[in-house]
Parts: sequence; structure tokens; C-alpha cells
Amino acid sequence: MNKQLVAFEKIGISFDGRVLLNNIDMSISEGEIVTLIGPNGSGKSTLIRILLGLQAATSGEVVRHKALRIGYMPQKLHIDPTLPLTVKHFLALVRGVDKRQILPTLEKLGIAHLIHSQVHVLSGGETQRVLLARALLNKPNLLVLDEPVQGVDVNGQVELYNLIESIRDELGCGVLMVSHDLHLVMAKTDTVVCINQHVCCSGSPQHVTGHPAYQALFGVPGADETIAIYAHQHDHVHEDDGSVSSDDPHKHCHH
Ligand SMILES: Nc1ncnc2c1ncn2[C@@H]1O[C@H](COP(=O)(O)OP(=O)(O)OP(=O)(O)O)[C@@H](O)[C@H]1O
Repeated sequence: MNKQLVAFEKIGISFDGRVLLNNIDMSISEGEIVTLIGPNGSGKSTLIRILLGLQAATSGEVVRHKALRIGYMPQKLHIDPTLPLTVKHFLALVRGVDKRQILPTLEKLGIAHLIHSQVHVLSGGETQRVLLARALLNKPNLLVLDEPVQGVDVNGQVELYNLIESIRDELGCGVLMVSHDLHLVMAKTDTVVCINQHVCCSGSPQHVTGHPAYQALFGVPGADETIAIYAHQHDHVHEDDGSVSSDDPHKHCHH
């Protein structure tokens, strides 16, 4: 049994009296890739912010392993485009970084040739790899990736997911990813947690079982075998605010 790195226990959060997250239970272990999915505004980034300690939960607890070391990859690089900054200097800003690790880390991610490039001229895929390099330089045992393939074309997305999987294989770290896309990420995921205010369902990814609403939302799987689909059948009803209808006798999703 792999070591559990983080457990969310009955996490809840409200903003201005509006419940955003309610009773969230989930965990991530070493060597496990967990993907958090859910519609826009369902609270995925907020849950990540709670894990990072940037946001306090209103209720519940985040239990962290005492040796937990997080490498965080944000959605975007927020840097003033008029500021001259090379990739090397950007990565040298990581607190406590061993500068000798910068080049080997870039090599591992296939972007060693960019070491002297300005960060603001990088393509979407190159930027994501630099952000991944920054997360890895923190020597994490848990990688937290908030929409790691944002702004990357489909081929680049497959490559990035392959890279994330190979990093997991090499380092044995846990990975917590937020994703909107289901097709590409699912083949690289051990556990999927679908949230919409509460945990709608969680479990292993599996091929589509034919739910028409799900296929309408996320499409039909292609022939590419790196593509797998997670089938998710709701047996409960969400109100407009995402809460579960109170007169619904079923409170959980089927897989
Ligand atoms: N500090 C805050 N104060 C008030 N409302 C907030 C705060 N942080 C987040 N929210 C609200 O909580 C909701 C969920 O935001 P969050 O970014 O967690 O969703 P998400 O699932 O990551 O969305 P997306 O898929 O669009 O990135 C949004 O409606 C957002 O406006």
C-alpha cells in the first residue's frame, strides 16, 4: 500500500454565505495520479488553493503527511511581458533551488535548448514545460497541476500527459491534476474525482458505457488508444446552484 500523502476530510467552504464546496472527501497517495474534473466554477481551483494553504476551509480538515513536499504548477505564468527574464533566471528564483539541477531538469522535459530564451516568447506548450520544470525543482513527492495542458494543442497535450506519467513513474510521486478535458487525461489517470460542489463520484477511469448525456458533453472516443473516456452516470439531480436536489432519494453517482 503506497503512502498516503494528503487526505481531504469533509472539506467545506462558503463565500458570502454561498456554499461552494461541501463535505469533500478524497485522498492522494504516492505513485497515484488523481484527476479532478467538474464544470466551470465547481470549485476545483479552490480545492487546490485549500491544499496549498492559500485559502482556509470553512469546515473539515486537510491531513498532510509529515514529509509532504508539493511542487505546484499554476494555470498560467503571470509575468510582466516587458520584464526581461530568461528561463534560467526564472527557474533560479525557486526558493532553495540547486542551480545545478536546472539544466538536467530542462533536459528531462525536452526543453534544454530554451534555457537562455526569454520566458515571454515561449509557446503555450513550452511555457507549460517551464512551469513543470519549476514544480519539479522543488523536489516534490506530490505534483499539483492546475490545468497543465491549457493553451496546448492536442498533440502537445498527449505529449504533456505522457511526460507527467513518466515523471510519476520515475519519481514515484503522487500527482493531483485539475482538468477540463476528459478524453486525453483519462488514459493517464488512476483515479478520477468529479466535483460539483460535492463529490459527484470518484473511481477508476473506464471506457464510455454509453451514457448519451456524457457523450454529448465530452464526445465519442476516437481510435487512438492513448484516448480513454471515463463513463459517468448521474442518478441524482443538481439544482441550478450545483446542490443535489433534496427530494432525490439517490445521493451518489454510479460508475
Ligand atoms: N475568494 C473568493 N471569494 C468569493 N468567491 C470566490 C472566491 N474564490 C472563488 N470564488 C468563487 O468560487 C467559484 C468556484 O471557483 P473555482 O475557481 O474554484 O472553480 P473551478 O472549478 O476551478 O472553475 P474553472 O473550471 O472555471 O477554472 C467561482 O464562482 C468563484 O467566483
